[in-house]
Amino acid sequence: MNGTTDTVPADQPWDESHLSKYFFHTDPIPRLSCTDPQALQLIAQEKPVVLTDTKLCDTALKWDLDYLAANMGTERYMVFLSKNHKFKYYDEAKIKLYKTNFVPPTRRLDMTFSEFVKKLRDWKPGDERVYLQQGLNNTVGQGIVVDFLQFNWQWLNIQQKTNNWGPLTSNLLLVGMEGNVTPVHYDEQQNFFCQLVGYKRCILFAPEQYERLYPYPVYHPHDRQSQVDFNEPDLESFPGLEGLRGVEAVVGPGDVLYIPMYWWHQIESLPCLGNTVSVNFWYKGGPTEKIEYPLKPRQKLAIMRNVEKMLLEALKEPAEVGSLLRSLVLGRYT
Ligand SMILES: O=C(O)C(=O)C[C@H](CCCc1ccccc1)C(=O)O
Ligand SMILES: [Zn+2]
Repeated sequence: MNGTTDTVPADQPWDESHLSKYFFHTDPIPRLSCTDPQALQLIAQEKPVVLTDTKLCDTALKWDLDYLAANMGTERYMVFLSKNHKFKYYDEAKIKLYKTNFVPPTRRLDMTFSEFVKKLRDWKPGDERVYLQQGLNNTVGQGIVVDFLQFNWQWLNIQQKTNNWGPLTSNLLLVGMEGNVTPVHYDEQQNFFCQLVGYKRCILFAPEQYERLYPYPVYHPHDRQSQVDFNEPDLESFPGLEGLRGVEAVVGPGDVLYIPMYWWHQIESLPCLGNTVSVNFWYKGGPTEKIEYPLKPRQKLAIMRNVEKMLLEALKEPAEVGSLLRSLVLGRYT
């Protein structure tokens, strides 16, 4: 019983067979019109919502592979390759800091969009999967710029202002193969996630589920990612998984999912429904309004991150951070 299968809208090309069965329960993420006051209230409360009629990126609904190949220019773009369906993000900068040997789960190859399309179209079982993940910048072609400038910036700016968000930091263009999975992680930014081509299953968990998703240490290359493999949950190592509960939705062309800052999310390009194209809008969280108690879960998460960073800075030795924290709490803070 999943949050998505109960409400499979009849007019969708997907059904339950496109959704992997996981060990946790989910409830549906509300799908509302952006003119519905309840939708705006959910954004204000930092809760996920699928907005169905923002017209945010309507000029990009035509961004299929041929259009992108014709308009993305001749620059090289960031493409990740994986031997399996998972594309677990890692921070390259943290690899050298991280003493023990880190084996990146994917490799990064920069290539032109046309080379990427060729790899995608020539793909056969056994080949590495590919996922283009590139920040939109001034290297893209004129056609993309024209489409981009015609996004519904007025609506975006209203949301940014009303919710006291900080500046827009980036737009990530995502072009993936059917079946690609971005494993569960959180980002430290507010996110309007726009689905342009194909269908993506988005499974989200609230920040308070932190104790159930066991993030890597902050200094680890997989900082902000969960240590848990949803395909093989290790309940011995991660007993908190027992009570894990999420929300989910499948987004299609024209849908915009609000992924609140610090909310965990796993994004899956539905199998057998073709490649997917998405673009996200990442915003800084904005100035911390006056502190109110009790603190919000995301504020506690930010505090925990700062404690880890400070201890690493003080101890210099990652291995000592854990033992110092254990000495601090064992038998004292029960
Ligand atoms: O928009 C988001 O936040 C997503 O997670 C979308 C996700 C790809 C994100 C890749 C990534 C993860 C962490 C840091 C930098 C890049 C997808 O759609 O597959
Ligand atoms: Zn993310």
